[in-house]
Amino acid sequence: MARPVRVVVLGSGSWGTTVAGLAAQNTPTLLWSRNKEIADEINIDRRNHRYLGDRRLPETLRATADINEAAHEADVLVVGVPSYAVRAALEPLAHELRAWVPIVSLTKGLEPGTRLRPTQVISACLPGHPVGLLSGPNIASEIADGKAAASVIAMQDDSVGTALQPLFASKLFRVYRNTDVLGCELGGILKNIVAIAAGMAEGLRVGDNTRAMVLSRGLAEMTRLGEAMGAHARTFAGLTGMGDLIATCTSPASRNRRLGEALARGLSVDEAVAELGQVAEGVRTAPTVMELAREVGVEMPIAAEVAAVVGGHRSPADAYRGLRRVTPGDEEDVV
Ligand SMILES: NC(=O)C1=CN([C@@H]2O[C@H](COP(=O)(O)OP(=O)(O)OC[C@H]3O[C@@H](n4cnc5c(N)ncnc54)[C@H](OP(=O)(O)O)[C@@H]3O)[C@@H](O)[C@H]2O)C=CC1
Ligand SMILES: O=C(CO)COP(=O)(O)O
Repeated sequence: MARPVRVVVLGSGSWGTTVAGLAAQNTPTLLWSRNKEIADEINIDRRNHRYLGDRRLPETLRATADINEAAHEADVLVVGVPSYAVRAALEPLAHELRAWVPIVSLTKGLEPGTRLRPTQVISACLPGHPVGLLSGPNIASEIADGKAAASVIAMQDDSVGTALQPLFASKLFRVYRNTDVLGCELGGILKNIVAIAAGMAEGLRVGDNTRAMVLSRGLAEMTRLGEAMGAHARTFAGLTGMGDLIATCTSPASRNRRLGEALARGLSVDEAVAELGQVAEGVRTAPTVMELAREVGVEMPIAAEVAAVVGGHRSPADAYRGLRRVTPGDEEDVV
């Protein structure tokens, strides 16, 4: 009998731990943490209190702080650290991982400095591996609570996607497939910026109509940049685009939205990040996305205002005043 596929997840934050818990219900799964106390807590108490509170993890999930053990165990590698940490987390694996191991990114941000997407950083660190991602409207705490959700495995090679699908799926967690890796990845990255704008809207009490305008015009900006970079426009209407945008902009549990609210309360960016205690990828991504947008000649007025706020150049109230100066064009003109 063939032995089961072994999944290794790098990163024991809220989403890495949650995805490891999903995989552990299907197949042997090892969660790597850089923090030995968290690995021990998962192995002994079946909890990761710092990131998931009292939620209980499956008995079958094992954790380790030993990166060599993680590298040697992996038949499938899942990368669940924030964008600024992907390269550092992967470097020790460069000569340890077997050549054919597929790599699945959970990361929704651009690498600071290089502007690379997580799948590009992964390919640079571990050349030759099939690389894709798992993305969708997936607020970790809700999924850890067992609430139903759907996600997408995006892999260029659909046969690899098909093989990965059942490793993460359950009755409560539907996993679709998509071969537009670029579009799926950009959706998850870009919606964080719009979620900061939505959080600011909440904090400033601008009203539901304004919030709806930010979501729908935010989606238009995301689609416009995605198409200019070579992604399919229709991907942005799916789970990884509009789906994730709705979840992140409307959920009080979203870190990006909470950060926007904190900024609207008058906190500085540093104070808001410290108050959060978890990653809000949109903070670093917004200015980097504006560099990309300028490079491909695409206008992104909402992202530009968010970049100005997180860069400390504009207050949230002024950013909303700035949006009023945008000249409306043809609504369907997304390119
Ligand atoms: N949470 C969610 O609902 C979702 C998150 N995502 C995305 O997943 C990614 C991870 O987010 P999430 O789990 O929420 O983040 P958290 O802030 O909850 O946790 C970050 C984790 O990364 C670890 N880490 C940070 N730097 C390094 C490093 N250099 N080497 C190894 N580990 C490191 C942290 O370790 P330590 O505890 O030691 O600091 C921590 O375990 C992000 O890109 C996010 O956008 C995607 C979908 C849902
Ligand atoms: O990506 C997410 C939900 O799909 C999580 O969003 P936050 O990082 O804003 O919490």
